[in-house]
Amino acid sequence: MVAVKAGILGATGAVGQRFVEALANHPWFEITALAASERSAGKTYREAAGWRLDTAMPESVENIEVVPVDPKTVEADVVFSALPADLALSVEPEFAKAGFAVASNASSYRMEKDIPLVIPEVNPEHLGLLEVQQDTRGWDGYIITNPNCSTIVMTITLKPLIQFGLETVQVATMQAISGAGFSGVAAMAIYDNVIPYIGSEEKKMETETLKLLGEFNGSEIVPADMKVSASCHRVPVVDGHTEAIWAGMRDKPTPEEVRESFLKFDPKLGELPSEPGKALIVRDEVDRPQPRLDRNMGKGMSVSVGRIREGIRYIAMGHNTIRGAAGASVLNAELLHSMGKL
Ligand SMILES: NC(=O)C1=CN([C@@H]2O[C@H](COP(=O)(O)OP(=O)(O)OC[C@H]3O[C@@H](n4cnc5c(N)ncnc54)[C@H](OP(=O)(O)O)[C@@H]3O)[C@@H](O)[C@H]2O)C=CC1
Ligand SMILES: N[C@@H](CC(=O)OP(=O)(O)O)C(=O)O
Repeated sequence: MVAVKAGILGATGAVGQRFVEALANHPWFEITALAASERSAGKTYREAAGWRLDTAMPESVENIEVVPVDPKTVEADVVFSALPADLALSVEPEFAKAGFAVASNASSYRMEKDIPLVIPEVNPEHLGLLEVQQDTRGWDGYIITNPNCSTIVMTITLKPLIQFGLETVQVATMQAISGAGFSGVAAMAIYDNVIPYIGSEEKKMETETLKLLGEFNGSEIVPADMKVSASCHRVPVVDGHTEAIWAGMRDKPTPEEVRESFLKFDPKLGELPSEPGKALIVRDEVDRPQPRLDRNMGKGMSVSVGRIREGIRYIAMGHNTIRGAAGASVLNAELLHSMGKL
């Protein structure tokens, strides 16, 4: 099989490095371009990245020269975007216009009417929007987005609850500092502390979830008819977002029925390379899931759930820069490839 040429925009950042890690030995994709700011362009990736993951930098990327974020300098079929949202707003359409498939992590286009916001295990049928997008915008390429990291972790757990008539969701997050990027939260601010505010995060959880669980009617997404209410908090954990979730359902399932639905959840995607063996892992110990112990389950792609109680109340936890960011985009691109759209 001929490898799909993959570029990474924002390749030196917290999410960009996760993309490099996910794509360096990928069976379908080959990294052909690493792009970042003018500060990094012209340097080798080794010099520019200041590698901060606890796996070794893949040898194959060490000497690649970092290029500016520009469709003329990036050689690829698909670009994975880990750019700051304000920059993604102007840059991603330029790439789509120039014929690239853009798999974006940035929030800029997630809620646009004609841009799919996809979690393969939740709403693969929303990819039908790509045709609407290309017709409307006249682009040769397209943009596909993945949700906010906290939204992904929560929504994967909500999907199996839809069968019980999901009506209301309340969530309180405990979010890792890597979610704010390498230059995000000062050590003096987060050490020995909890910060009960993450800009725009609550609104993203409250709106993106409705789009994800909505129905594609052939031309647009009709948002799910339910209410989501979020309170978001930064905690001194490096990786892994933990969420306390209250789910109100019409059929009032018992905790055991909810546990069974989590255990049986099988999205049947058809063996995509980044798909974890289990999208949801049920922990029955009284004190799990925990970020330090559970974030790398399924190579960081599984979401762990536990403490399922009357209410229904439970805890969900997932790796924010893998399942919640780079891994999510790569899984979207794998799904597109498996459907012949990439
Ligand atoms: N799905 C999700 O929930 C998540 C999404 N994200 C999103 O991913 C994106 C990246 O986040 P993160 O990796 O944490 O951010 P970082 O700050 O760690 O990295 C930013 C990257 O963008 C590049 N960049 C910054 N400014 C420019 C510029 N003017 N021109 C070109 N490149 C530039 C940087 O390059 P350089 O090193 O050269 O400065 C770097 O590669 C954001 O939009 C963020 O919101 C993040 C976490 C989770
Ligand atoms: N806000 C998230 C990470 C992030 O960048 O989200 P988004 O992609 O929605 O901007 C966090 O801090 O953990």
